[in-house]
Amino acid sequence: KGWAAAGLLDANRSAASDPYPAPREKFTATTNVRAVESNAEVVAKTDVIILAVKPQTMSAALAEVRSSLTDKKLVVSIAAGITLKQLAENLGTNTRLVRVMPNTPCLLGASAAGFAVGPAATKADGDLVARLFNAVGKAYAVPESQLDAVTGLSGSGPAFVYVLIEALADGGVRVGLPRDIALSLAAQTVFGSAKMVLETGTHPAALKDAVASPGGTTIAGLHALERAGFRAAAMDAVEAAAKRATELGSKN
Ligand SMILES: NC(=O)C1=CN([C@@H]2O[C@H](COP(=O)(O)OP(=O)(O)OC[C@H]3O[C@@H](n4cnc5c(N)ncnc54)[C@H](OP(=O)(O)O)[C@@H]3O)[C@@H](O)[C@H]2O)C=CC1
Ligand SMILES: O=C(O)[C@@H]1CCC=N1
Repeated sequence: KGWAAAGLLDANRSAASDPYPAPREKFTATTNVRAVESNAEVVAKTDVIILAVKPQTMSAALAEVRSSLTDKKLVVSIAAGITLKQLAENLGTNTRLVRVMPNTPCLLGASAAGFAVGPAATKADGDLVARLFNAVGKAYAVPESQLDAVTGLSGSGPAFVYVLIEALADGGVRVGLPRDIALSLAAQTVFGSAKMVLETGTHPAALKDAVASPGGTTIAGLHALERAGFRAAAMDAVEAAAKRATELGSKN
């Protein structure tokens, strides 16, 4: 959807697959790209193959595509935890592979992604993947050993931020705001604060200090956050998600 909005999907040269008709129809209605039942058909007709199934179903999907692969194809996996080595073991060591961890805001062109290029992939393959994922947000090349950490931070991170937005809105409702206004204020506050960090280049600690007047409202709220262990909870969330990514790789 993000690539379609960015004008990167040529309907004549792109295709997708899914086992069920309903998601295929929805995909085609959204992107104008053909969707078929057969993975092998997609692989035969395209040069860049995106593997976007759950880690638990990856080995079944790989078995379906392996025989259609040639050295003209680039294979990109976005599965959490599944390593380049595991992919190469299933698809052949000469397969040109790139592993990416994007996040759902790619749907709106605001993704944060990390990627690592496999040993048989070329520099042009890495450049293409960077171009694709920079077209729907920001993409950073990282060593593969850091991809589970990327998963814990930015892959899973949107869910952590949604919980924060929901909780801020609940706080607003608790102190008397209507629900719709509270939710808009909460989401816009997270959006604006992220924009401040990204566009001013100022450290978040300095931006926080600039909001907190001596003896004022913000420092009272910050004290409540610190007392509740907010920072440790956020760090623990990233660590737990990163560990789970590693686990998913080793079990699948
Ligand atoms: N969700 C997220 O925020 C992120 C997810 N990822 C990774 O993306 C991958 C997909 O996750 P997500 O989009 O959430 O999962 P979904 O379940 O939404 O999407 C996976 C799709 O693959 C289909 N599918 C299942 N088996 C096959 C198969 N053998 N061949 C073709 N299609 C198949 C499923 O069909 P059906 O459901 O009808 O069986 C489903 O439509 C995962 O590996 C995940 O780790 C990466 C970054 C962020
Ligand atoms: O929860 C998951 O497993 C996937 C991977 C990153 C975000 N969602």
